[in-house]
Amino acid sequence: MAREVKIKGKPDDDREPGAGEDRHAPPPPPDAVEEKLRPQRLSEIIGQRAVAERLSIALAAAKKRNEPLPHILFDGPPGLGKTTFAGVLHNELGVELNLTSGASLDKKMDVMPYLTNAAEGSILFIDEIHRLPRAVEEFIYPVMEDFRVDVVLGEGMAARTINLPLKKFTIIGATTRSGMLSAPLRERFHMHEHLEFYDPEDLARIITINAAKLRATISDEAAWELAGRSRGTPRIANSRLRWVRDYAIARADGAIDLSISRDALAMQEIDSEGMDKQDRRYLDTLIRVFKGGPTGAEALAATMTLSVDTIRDEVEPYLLRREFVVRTPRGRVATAAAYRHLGLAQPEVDPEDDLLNPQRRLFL
Ligand SMILES: Nc1ncnc2c1ncn2[C@@H]1O[C@H](COP(=O)(O)OP(=O)(O)OP(=O)(O)O)[C@@H](O)[C@H]1O
Ligand SMILES: [Mg+2]
Repeated sequence: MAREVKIKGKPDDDREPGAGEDRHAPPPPPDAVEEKLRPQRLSEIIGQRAVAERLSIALAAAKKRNEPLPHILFDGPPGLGKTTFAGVLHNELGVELNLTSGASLDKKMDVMPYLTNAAEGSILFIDEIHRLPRAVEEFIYPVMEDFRVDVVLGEGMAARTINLPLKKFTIIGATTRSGMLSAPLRERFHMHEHLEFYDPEDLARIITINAAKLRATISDEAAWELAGRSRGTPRIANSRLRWVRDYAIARADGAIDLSISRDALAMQEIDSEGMDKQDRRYLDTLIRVFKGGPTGAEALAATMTLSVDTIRDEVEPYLLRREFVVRTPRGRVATAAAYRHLGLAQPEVDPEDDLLNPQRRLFL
C-alpha cells in the first residue's frame, strides 16, 4: 500500500523531491490499530521461520553471556516486518529502544546524542539506514566496531581528536534498499536478515489472529481469499482485513465470509492477484506507453507522476517476484503473464530482439 508520508532522500539521490516532501518530516505516527496488530514477542511472529530461529539463537546467547545483541541489519520490501522484528527483540531483552531514521540524521551532531545516551545493552533502531549521509556513516564505523567515537575539538592547528568511549549497545538497521548501503557499513553488521514475501498460508494465519484481535469473525475461506490477495505482505493483509471488516459491519451483520470479502475487495478494485489500481497502472504504462519495455524506472515514474522511490520500493518488488515484470540490463520488461493479467494480446517478438529469451539475455 502506498504511504502518504515519504522522507526525502540524500542530495545525490536519483530522484527529484516530490511535492509536499520534507527531509525533516517526522515518520508517520503509528496508527493505533496497526500497533495493536503488531506482534510483540518472538512467539507471536508468523512466518519468516529461518529469520526468527536465528534471532532466537542470538537472543539466547546475548542473555547467557550478558552482552548486547550483535548489530543486525534487516532488509526487504515495505511492510514485511523489519520494524516489528526490532520491537520484538527489544521486548524479548527488556532493554531500552531508541528510534531514529537515516533521513533525519543529516550531520554527525544529529547522531551524537543517540550514541552518548545509549544505555548498556540498549538498542538503537535506525530506519531507512540507506539514507545516512556518508559522513555520518563513517562517523559510526568506530561505534559499531569498538564502541567509541572520535570527536574533533577546536579548529585548525589547535584541533584535537578526543576518543570518547561509549556503552556497549546494539544498532539495528532497516532498509528497503540494501544495495544502496556502502560495503563497509554492511560489513559492520554481524547479522544480515533478508525478509521475503509471505506465503498465503502464513498470511491466512496472520489474518485469522488479527481478526480475533479486532473482535471480528472470519471464515477460513475468507481468510485464505484475503491472504491470496495481499501481495505477500502482512501490512497489506492487515489493511485489507480492516477494510473487509468495516464493509461487513456496514453491509451485513459483521461476520466476514467469502462473498463479503470478494465484494469488499471488488469495491476497492483489488483484483484476483491482489493487485490494486496502482499496480495495474504500472503494468498498463509499461505495456501501452513503453510497448512492454525495456524502460527505466525513472521514465515509468515520470509518466505515472510517482516518485522513483515509490516505484522501486512499493510497486515493483511484488511484480518482480510474481514475474509480471523482469529487470534486464536495458530496463524493465513486461512478461507474458502481465499481458495475460491485463487481458491484452502480446505482440509477436522477433527471437533476436526478445529480451526475455534466456539465450539472448546471456549476451546482454
Ligand atoms: N511476521 C509477522 N507476523 C505477524 N504480523 C506481522 C509480521 N510482520 C509484520 N507484521 C504486521 O505487518 C505490519 C507491518 O510490519 P512492519 O511495520 O514491521 O514492516 P516494515 O518492514 O518495517 O515496513 P517499512 O519498510 O514500511 O518500514 C506490522 O504492524 C504487523 O502488524
Ligand atoms: Mg518499518
